[in-house]
Amino acid sequence: MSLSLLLVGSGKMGQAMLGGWIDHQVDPANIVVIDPNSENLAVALKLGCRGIGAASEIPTDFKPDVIVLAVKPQIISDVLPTFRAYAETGSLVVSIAAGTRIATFEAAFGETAAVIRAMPNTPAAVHQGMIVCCPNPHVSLVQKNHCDWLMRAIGSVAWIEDEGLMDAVTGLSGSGPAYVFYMVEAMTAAGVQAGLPEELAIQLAQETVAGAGALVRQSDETAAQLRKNVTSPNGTTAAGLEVLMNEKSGLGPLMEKTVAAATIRSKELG
Ligand SMILES: NC(=O)C1=CN([C@@H]2O[C@H](COP(=O)(O)OP(=O)(O)OC[C@H]3O[C@@H](n4cnc5c(N)ncnc54)[C@H](OP(=O)(O)O)[C@@H]3O)[C@@H](O)[C@H]2O)C=CC1
Ligand SMILES: O=C(O)[C@@H]1CCC=N1
Repeated sequence: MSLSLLLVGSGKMGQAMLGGWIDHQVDPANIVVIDPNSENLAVALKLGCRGIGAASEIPTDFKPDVIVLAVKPQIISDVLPTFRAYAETGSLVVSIAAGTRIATFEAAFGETAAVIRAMPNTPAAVHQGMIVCCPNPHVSLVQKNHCDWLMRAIGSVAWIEDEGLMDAVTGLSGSGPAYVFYMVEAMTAAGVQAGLPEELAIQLAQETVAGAGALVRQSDETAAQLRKNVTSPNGTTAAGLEVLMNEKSGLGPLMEKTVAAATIRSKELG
């Protein structure tokens, strides 16, 4: 597929997506990246993209099939008016900004603009992201396929119709990698506390999380069954899980509060 792309914001998430697109045969010469942060722009330039510091420098002959908005939600409203002309002339707008509602884009670009609100996560950098996409009614089948193709370059894709779910998606899979990274940190610290040298504790925590992640994805068994497979009657895992699965103080209620807090913040950002 030959697509022209305008990426607005080449920070952590923008860069994670760029690598995947270029590996997925999007010609970097067909990607224009806007970012005022010269360090972040340098990454895009190194990948062979056309990089500019401001929208005013967009080449006049460049007409993007897709504009991906990857700037912070706090500034997104300021940047939208710049791209109205593209949206009016048929460019698909894909926003990954947490919280920002499709209605915000329709207000800025006109009600018939084609807009997809998407939520990726940083494992996109290693082609293992989870991306949930929610289109407005003006997205054509061709445009939907363009977005689907782009997002499949960086991970697994789910489409939803109900935009109301996007805040919970953000709280679970958008923010989720951070919860898992923190789990690695906490397991490492706990291993050190239990007497392991730090280097070994880091290796054990990282490989255990990565290995369990690979197994839960590849196995036909559910996560619950895989957990049971580790748990010998009256053994070590049972002793550990008695703490972790405590109904009041265990990971279950804590994770519920964690995802709820992130979901509420996503709503607030909108
Ligand atoms: N990080 C993540 O895991 C995820 C992030 N998101 C969403 O992605 C978006 C970007 O997040 P993230 O990559 O973490 O943020 P970053 O701050 O890492 O990246 C944003 C980039 O946009 C640049 N920028 C600022 N103003 C403009 C402008 N007017 N035009 C173009 N670029 C501009 C910033 O420059 P400067 O540094 O100078 O401000 C920065 O380089 C957010 O909306 C976030 O909600 C979604 C899913 C996951
Ligand atoms: O923390 C944030 O707001 C962004 C959105 C999802 C992940 N990072």
